[in-house]
Amino acid sequence: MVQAKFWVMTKHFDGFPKNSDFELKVEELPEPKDGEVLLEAVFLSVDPYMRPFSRVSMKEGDVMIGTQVAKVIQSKNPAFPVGSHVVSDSGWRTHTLSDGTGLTPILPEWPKDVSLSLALGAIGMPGLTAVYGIEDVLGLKEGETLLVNAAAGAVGSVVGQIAKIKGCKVVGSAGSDAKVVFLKELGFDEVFNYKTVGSLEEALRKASPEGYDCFFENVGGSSSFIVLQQMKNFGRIAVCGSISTYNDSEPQTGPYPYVIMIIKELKMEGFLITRWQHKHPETLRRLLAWVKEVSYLVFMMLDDFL
Ligand SMILES: NC(=O)C1=CN([C@@H]2O[C@H](COP(=O)(O)OP(=O)(O)OC[C@H]3O[C@@H](n4cnc5c(N)ncnc54)[C@H](OP(=O)(O)O)[C@@H]3O)[C@@H](O)[C@H]2O)C=CC1
Ligand SMILES: CCCCC/C=C\CC(=O)/C=C/C=C/C=C/[C@@H](O)CCCC(=O)O
Repeated sequence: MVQAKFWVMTKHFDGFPKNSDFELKVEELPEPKDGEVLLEAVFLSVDPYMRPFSRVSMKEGDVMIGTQVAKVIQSKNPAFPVGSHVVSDSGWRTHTLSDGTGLTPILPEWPKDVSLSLALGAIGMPGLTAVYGIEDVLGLKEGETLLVNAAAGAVGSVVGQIAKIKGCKVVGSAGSDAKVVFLKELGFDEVFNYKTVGSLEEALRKASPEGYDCFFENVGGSSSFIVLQQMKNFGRIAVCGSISTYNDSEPQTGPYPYVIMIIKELKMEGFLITRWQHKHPETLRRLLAWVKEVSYLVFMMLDDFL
């Protein structure tokens, strides 16, 4: 018997989520039966999608949705031995009984010195989103200029690094000076703090006077309209997220983008990571290889430094 703690959403969110919308509950879980495993959460994620998805995919009283990295602590399923780790959509729970459905084992080649928390970040759902947005939606090509907002976030920070690997100029916007410093360290070419620049239009123009071939949109809202005006003709926009609108109780209205899209002949496509589920295993391997490469370079630099 193990005692599981879990957070339920007691009330649908109205505006910004409040502590009182959640309740911590406890239950006793039985021993696993044949084919089952008992999981213990190691890392939980809190992702922006939870806010809009909770409205359509959850009822009040449901366990809060979410992905976790979990350790198998008891097993009656040979596919998941005790001590191994999996990624699981168990939600916000400390312990979960599972029959193995939907569990993804951590890649066997995962290096010991890379935190398993990255399975919820750069080598997980956010990293996959970055790859599909860049390759399958934008079709980003060497030498192009890409703009990404919420650039220091889980998705944006990977977007910028992959675009650099692909030989592009990368411009990022973020909401603090510390994030600006971080993104420069990651290799972004131009970064600005959108909260302090005064004019977003001027900041975009200064960062890339010739405009933008591609825009990886994470934020939405009225700032997007200003970005569209800075796109090059035939520019492409991947609409990945709209985080600035998720807590709105009333939908925002205008400005409307159609005329500028027509004049510049822009292409805009929304997407959900789930479209490319069949490619996840291969893409996760590529992301892991990139992370290993970056860690190796950091160690080389540290070696030189010391
Ligand atoms: N389409 C898909 O399949 C997927 C889409 N997404 C989307 O990608 C976007 C980024 O996700 P992810 O990188 O995981 O997010 P993170 O939680 O890592 O980062 C979110 C960042 O967004 C910025 N932000 C800008 N405006 C707001 C606002 N009004 N309220 C709160 N935050 C704001 C903040 O950074 P700052 O300080 O710089 O403003 C914040 O830190 C989201 O819109 C998400 O929904 C994510 C995964 C899959
Ligand atoms: C239903 C309204 C959707 C509006 C668009 C919102 C956000 C875009 C976005 O952030 C999408 C993220 C998708 C994430 C998918 C995650 C799955 O791999 C795991 C789901 C976990 C769970 O259900 O427990």
